[in-house]
Amino acid sequence: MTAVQPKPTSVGETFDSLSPATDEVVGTYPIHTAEDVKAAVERARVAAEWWAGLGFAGRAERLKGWKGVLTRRLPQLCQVVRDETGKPIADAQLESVLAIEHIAWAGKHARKVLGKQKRSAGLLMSNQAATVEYQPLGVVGVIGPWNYPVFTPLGSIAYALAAGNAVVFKPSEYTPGVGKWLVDAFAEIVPEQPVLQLVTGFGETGAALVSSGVDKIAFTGSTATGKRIMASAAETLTPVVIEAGGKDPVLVDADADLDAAADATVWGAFSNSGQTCIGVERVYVHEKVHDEFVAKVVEKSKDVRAGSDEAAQYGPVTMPSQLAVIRRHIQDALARGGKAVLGGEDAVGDRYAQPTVLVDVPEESEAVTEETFGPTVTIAKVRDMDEAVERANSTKYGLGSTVFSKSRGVELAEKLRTGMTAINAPLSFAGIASLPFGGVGDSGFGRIHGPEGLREFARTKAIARQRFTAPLTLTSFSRKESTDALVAKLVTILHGKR
Ligand SMILES: NC(=O)c1ccc[n+]([C@@H]2O[C@H](COP(=O)([O-])OP(=O)(O)OC[C@H]3O[C@@H](n4cnc5c(N)ncnc54)[C@H](O)[C@@H]3O)[C@@H](O)[C@H]2O)c1
Repeated sequence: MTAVQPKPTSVGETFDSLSPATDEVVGTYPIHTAEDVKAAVERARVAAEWWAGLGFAGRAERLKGWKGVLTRRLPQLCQVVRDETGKPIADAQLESVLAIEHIAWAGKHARKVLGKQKRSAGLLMSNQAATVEYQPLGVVGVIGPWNYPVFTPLGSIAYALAAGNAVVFKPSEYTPGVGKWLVDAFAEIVPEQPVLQLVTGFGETGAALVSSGVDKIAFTGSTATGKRIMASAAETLTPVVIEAGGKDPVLVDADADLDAAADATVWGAFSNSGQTCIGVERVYVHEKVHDEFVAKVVEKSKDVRAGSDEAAQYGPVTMPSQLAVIRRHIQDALARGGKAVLGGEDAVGDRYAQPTVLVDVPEESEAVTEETFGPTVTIAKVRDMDEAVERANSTKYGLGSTVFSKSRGVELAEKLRTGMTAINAPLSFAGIASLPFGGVGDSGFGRIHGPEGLREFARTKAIARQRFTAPLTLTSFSRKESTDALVAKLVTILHGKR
């Protein structure tokens, strides 16, 4: 048996980042204390003013420069991602390319979304000019996970920066090197001020960032940590965006393109070793096509394999403790009467987990109710698509979902209690920069990406400017009785019709 990568532990003032494929030390990083974090936030306050002063055009120009560095050095970035997560270079490239798209979108659209907007003042207040603007919050703390160490944090960082904020970024303890790479690349383009800073360490460093007095926390990670962060942020009334776990379903209708649905299921469930917040964990299939669909999934999964060689489709399980969770979910499903049509308990090794496809798994099994975050998928037969929707919705999570149907795609998508739904293609919403990303229930709240993502990192400011003295002055003790009578008449004309 090969050694399992241990969770890095606090040794002195630094910790090692290890390759999950080889246990090799790939970098050593400081464990930043609460004082270090506070100092970073103080520096960020000064930087935030300078950055906000650049305006939309100045910031867009710098974000363009940053995006250019990332693009030109893509192979280098992908190698750092591979070193720390073990994922194939092609997967590292996919997440990086999508992240570059977000930087581009956020920089390009910030002015249009956040710039001053006129609002109608209404008839009664027609002497007023009403405007809304979206001002920077100041300093945003971003806490990230390890599974997509480029795409996930940049989904918050790019939008927070484009909105005019400085950012203090705490990457996962499993991927500090990726965090450092991104921050260093930014500093090349913005050398004047520490607009984007890095703090590294474990949960304690993240907790220190939450209580450091930042103006907002954007957290992506597990639901359990999200709850702890929200409780701590309540002390200072610091607003939070929580992007947490999921248990995403795929619905397969009787008229679906079964090959496409099976392909999406296999890729959505197994790529990145199932360590994807919007990965496919459950499938509900119309009874008319269930058996054919299962056969196609098993057939398409046969050549999918975990490993660290060039031919492997996905890499190791990055966080060793997750192997026990994956094994437990499979064991629980089998003990309750479920069947493994591919893989099973033995598919989970001490570093890699091979694909597992489970059928006939009772809905109360952990493999159906809890996030597995591994390369396993449950497939259930349903009478009709109403049952599929009902079962898909009966979970505490609600992040993403996918529907395969030729005739009812939109109708089914609208009924699913998730933040995002893809129709006839897997997870496509995540690749569209203009679409908001986020969940409901235990998957969190708030939205990153798109216009909603920009507004998430801005303070909405309403301004009403009197243009001329109104013939009917309402907001004064000296107003006349005749004014009140006239207003009553006016409101009856406007709103009193039966
Ligand atoms: N919704 C999304 O967009 C999305 C995207 C990617 C991953 N995820 C979820 O992330 C999870 C996997 O990531 P993970 O294992 O890194 O999650 P995690 O919750 O263990 O850690 C996430 C981050 O929080 C920090 N942290 C831990 N304790 C903290 C505390 N008390 N206060 C502040 N920060 C603290 C960690 O150091 C890390 O940087 C999965 O549940 C996955 O579904 C969600």
